[in-house]
Amino acid sequence: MENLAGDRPTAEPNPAAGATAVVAPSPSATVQIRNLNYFFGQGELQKQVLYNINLDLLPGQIVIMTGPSGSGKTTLLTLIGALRTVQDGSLRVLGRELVGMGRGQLVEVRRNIGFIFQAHNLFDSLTASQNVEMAVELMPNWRTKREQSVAMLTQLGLGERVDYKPRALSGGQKQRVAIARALVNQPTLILADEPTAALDKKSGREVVELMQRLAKEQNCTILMVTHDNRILDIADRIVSLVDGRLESDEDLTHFMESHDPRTLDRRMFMTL
Ligand SMILES: Nc1ncnc2c1ncn2[C@@H]1O[C@H](COP(=O)(O)OP(=O)(O)OP(=O)(O)O)[C@@H](O)[C@H]1O
Repeated sequence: MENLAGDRPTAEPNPAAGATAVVAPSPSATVQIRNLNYFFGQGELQKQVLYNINLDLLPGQIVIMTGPSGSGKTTLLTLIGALRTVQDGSLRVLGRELVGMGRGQLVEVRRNIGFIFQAHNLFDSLTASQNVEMAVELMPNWRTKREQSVAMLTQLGLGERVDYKPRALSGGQKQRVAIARALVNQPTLILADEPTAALDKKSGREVVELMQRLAKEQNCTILMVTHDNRILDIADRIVSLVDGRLESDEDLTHFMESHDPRTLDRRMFMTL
């Protein structure tokens, strides 16, 4: 593991205390965010969408990120995924500081992250196995790639469907192919944006339970953006973004206690 002993704690304004709080570095964190601000546009059209975010995601944790539409969830997810350039603050992912990185280095970081999006982005002309094989890295030959892909698809209950094309698969099955593709390289970080949005209740449940099982088996960190309150219980922690600010960061029990279930949908899950 990289030695972060040289990192200094970062000063963070703490409005509640009316003073400056110190956020200590967390050497073992998969993701460590300190004083992160993000802006879209430039000059007079510049608009700040993330304000002073501080957050650590630890190995093996499943963290759900909620918040009203437009609160900045996808922006934060894409920053962590090295899909955008970080402008201000510090963002360490898998031990590497993303601030100041060039495009090539960001691509390197991305290789170690599994992405699962709502639109599964499968190639229609390729079979389930070929879609997964495309993601397999550093394998000497196609036979090994095929074996790995089939093994992962089988783990996800698609052993009988490896040679089917996406149009012959259900929504839940397609999403499982996307999950197989994200997991096949055994990433230590998985970023998921609304992975259950297109699925019915049963398929959505199956998909997140599979993610949960594989996360625990592979000790990877999962950060999942969702408006789906049916899957909250798989989270170890729930963080809420409101107007670009981290409003709360709680374990599941505290989250359920502090949010009235009757108003939960309206406050935190506005698109339901
Ligand atoms: N490319 C862009 N250029 C300018 N503004 C943008 C861009 N992408 C997002 N925004 C703005 O940034 C803010 C945060 O958007 P973001 O998509 O991160 O929110 P979100 O919480 O993921 O919303 P949703 O739940 O609806 O997906 C919004 O006000 C949005 O309009």
